[in-house]
Amino acid sequence: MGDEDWEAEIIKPHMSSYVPVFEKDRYSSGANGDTYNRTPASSSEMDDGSSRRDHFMRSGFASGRSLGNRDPGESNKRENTSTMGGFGVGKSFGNRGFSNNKFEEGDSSGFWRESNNDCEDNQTRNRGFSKRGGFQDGNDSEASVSSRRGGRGSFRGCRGRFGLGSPNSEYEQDEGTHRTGGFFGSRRSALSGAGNGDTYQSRSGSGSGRGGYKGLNEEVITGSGKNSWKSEAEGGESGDIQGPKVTYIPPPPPEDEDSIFAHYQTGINFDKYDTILVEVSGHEAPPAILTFEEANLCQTLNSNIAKAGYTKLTPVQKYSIPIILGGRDLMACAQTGSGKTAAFLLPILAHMMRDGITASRFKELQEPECIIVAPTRELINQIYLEARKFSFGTCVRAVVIYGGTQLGHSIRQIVQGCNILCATPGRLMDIIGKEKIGLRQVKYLVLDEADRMLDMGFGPEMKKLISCPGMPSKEQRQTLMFSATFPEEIQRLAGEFLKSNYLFVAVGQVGGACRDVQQTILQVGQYSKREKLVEILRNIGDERTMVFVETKKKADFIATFLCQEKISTTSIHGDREQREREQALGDFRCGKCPVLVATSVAARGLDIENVQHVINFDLPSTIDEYVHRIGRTGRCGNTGRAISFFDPESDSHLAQPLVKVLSDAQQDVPAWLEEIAFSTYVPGFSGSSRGNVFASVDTRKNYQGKSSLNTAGFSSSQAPNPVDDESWD
Ligand SMILES: Nc1ncnc2c1ncn2[C@@H]1O[C@H](COP(=O)(O)OP(=O)(O)OP(=O)(O)O)[C@@H](O)[C@H]1O
Repeated sequence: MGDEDWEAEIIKPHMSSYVPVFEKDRYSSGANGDTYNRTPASSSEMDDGSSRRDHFMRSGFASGRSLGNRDPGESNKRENTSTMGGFGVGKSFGNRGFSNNKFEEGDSSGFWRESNNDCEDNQTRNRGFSKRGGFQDGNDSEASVSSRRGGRGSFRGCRGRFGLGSPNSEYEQDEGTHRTGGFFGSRRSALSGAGNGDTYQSRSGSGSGRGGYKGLNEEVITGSGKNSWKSEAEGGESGDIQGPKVTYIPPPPPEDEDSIFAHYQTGINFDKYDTILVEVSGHEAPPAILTFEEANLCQTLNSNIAKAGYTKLTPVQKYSIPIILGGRDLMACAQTGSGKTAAFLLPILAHMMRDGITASRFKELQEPECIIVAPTRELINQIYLEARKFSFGTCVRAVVIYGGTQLGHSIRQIVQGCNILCATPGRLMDIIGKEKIGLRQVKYLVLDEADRMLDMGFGPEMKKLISCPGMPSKEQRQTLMFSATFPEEIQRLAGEFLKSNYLFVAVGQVGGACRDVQQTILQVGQYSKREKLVEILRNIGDERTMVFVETKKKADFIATFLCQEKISTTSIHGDREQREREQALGDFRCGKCPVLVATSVAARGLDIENVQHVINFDLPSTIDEYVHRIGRTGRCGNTGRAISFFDPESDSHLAQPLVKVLSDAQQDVPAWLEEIAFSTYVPGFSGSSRGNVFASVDTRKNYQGKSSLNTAGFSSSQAPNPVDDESWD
C-alpha cells in the first residue's frame, strides 16, 4: 500500500474510528493535549532535540542560550546581527525553555525570521519532523524519532485502539501530493514543538524542548496583502522528502440534541442590525424576506432553526436566503458575527430537501451536492457543526475533512455518505486526488472567507478545484461567496468563479468593522507591550480574551510569559499539532484558560461564546485582518472591546486605514493617530494598506454606475445586468 494505509483501515474492522473522550484522556495524556501543570518534560526531549538536530544542522550551530524574558521582537532587534549562516536557535525562553536547538537552513535573514502567515494546511503538508509524538507522558520523542516510518507500524495498533496515535511519528503524505511548485510547495521541516495542547500554567521546567517553529526553506511572499509560504526548492513535497504522517483522529462531536443545538444568546444590539444599510447590486435581485416563515422552508428545517434559538433573521440572511433560493450566484459581505453561515446553509439545505439527494453510504465514490471550503481547520469544523445542526433529523449528511488529521479518518467519514462536504482546500484536493470524492453532482460551491480563499495563498488551489474533472462549470453550479471583507482586486478575481449575473449584497460598509466592538488604539512601543498587556489583563480579570500576535513563535513566547505572570493562558497557531490546537480552543471555550494567544490563524470566522476582549498585541499587516480579528468579539448583537497596541515604528502604514475603520464605525480616533495618518498620507488612498483596497461597494458598480441603498428588511435594488457593460468571464 502506498504512503497511507487508508484502504486497509477502511476495510479492516476497527474497534472504532471514534475515540471516546475518556479513553482519549486516559491514553493520550502524555502525547499532547494536556495542560501545562504537569511536570516538566523529561530531559529525553532534549536528547530528542539534539538527535533531530542532526537532521537539520548543516553549518550553523546551536546556541542553546536563554532569552530570559525578552520577547522575540526584542531579540530580533538586538540580535539579528549574529544570525548569518543560520544561527542556532537553541533557546530557553524564560522558564519554559525552548532548548531544542534548531537551525534554519539557509536562513541568513535574521534570528527571528518567521512567517506571519499561519496559512492553513501548509502546516500539515509541510510539517516535516515535528517534535511531538509518542504516547509517553512528558516524553514526546523517542520512538517517533528513531523510526519515522518504522514508528508507524508500532503505532498502528494503537491507532485503531485509541484513535490518537503519535501525531508525528509517521509520514504525512496525504496532503503533500498536489503541492508541487506553486505557493504551497514549502517543505516545512518544522520542529514544531509547540507544546502539548498545553495551557502553559507555570511550566517551570527548563529545557523542555517546546516551542512553535517555522520550518526550513521557507520564505514569505506577499500578495494581496497576505502572505504565503513558498519553498525554496519550489518542488513541494511530492516525491522527495516527506514529513511524518499524521495520525490524529479528532474526537467526534457530542451527538446528543442539547449539545448539537447549544447556542449563546443574541446581545442587546441584535435588533440594531435592522438599521444597517444594505445594498444589493446586480440584475433582478429577488426581494428580501423579513421572517423565517417567508422563506418557506420545510418543517424540519424550521424546527431546527427554532431549536437553534433563531427567531429573527439578520440582514445578511434576509437578503441572501431569497437570492440563494432563487438559484442565483452571490457574493455577500456583512460584518463579522452577523450570521453569514446560516445565510448560506439554510437555503442550500432547503434546496437539497426539495430536490432530494443522491449520495448513499454504500457508494465507494461519494458525490456531494455541496462543497464548502474555508481557510482554517477550526473554522471549517465550526461550519460543519452548523451544517449538522441545521440538517438534524433530515437525510442530508454533512462531513468535515481538514488537514492535521489522519487521511484515512477523512475517507472513512466520506464513504459513510456525504451530501455536504466541508473541507479545507488542501485536504479537499487530496481526497479528490484519491478519487473518494466525485464532483459531478456539485450544485453548490461555497467559499467562506472568500477573499482569503481567493488571495494568493489559496487562490491557485481554488482555481484547481473549479477546473477539476467533473466539476460542473460555473453556469451549471451555484457559487456563493461570503466574507466581512472583499478587497476590490479579490472581487475581480471572483468573477472567474461566479456567473456573470451574480448578485452582490453589502450589509453596511464593505470591509467595515462591527460597530458593537468598542475599539481603542493605544500607542505602545515594542518594549513596553508586555507590561501593558499584563496591566490590561489584570484589569480584565477572568473575562475571555484573545490576544493576537504576529508570529507563531511569539504566540508561544507570550503565552508562556503570561503563565509566568500567573495568568492562565493557552495558544493557537499553525505550528501546533492539530490535537493541541483543538485542545487549546476547547480550554479557551470552556473558560479553563480565559486567555488565548493566537496568530491570524484564529482571526477569521471563529465564533466563541463570550469573548469579551480582543487585544492586538501586534497589529496585523493589513486592515482586513484587523477587522476580522476584532470581530471575534461583539458577535450577534453582543458588545465587545478591542484594544490594539500601535507601535509607530512598525505600524504607521496602518494609520490611514485605521482612521477610516474607526471613523466608519463611529469610534473615537486618537489625535496622535490622525497625525500619523496625515504624515503618512498617500494620495488617492481609499482605505488601502499593502495592496488591500476596501471596496466601498460592488466593484461592478464602477462600471454600471447604478445601485441603491436599502435598510435591511426593505426592498432591494435592481441594477443593470453587468454583462451589458463588463464581462467577468
Ligand atoms: N438569526 C439569528 N438569530 C440568532 N442567532 C444567530 C442568527 N444568525 C446567526 N446567529 C448566531 O450568531 C453567531 C455568529 O454567526 P456566524 O458565525 O455565522 O457569523 P459570521 O457572520 O459568519 O461571522 P464571521 O464574519 O466572523 O465569520 C453564531 O453563534 C450564530 O449561531
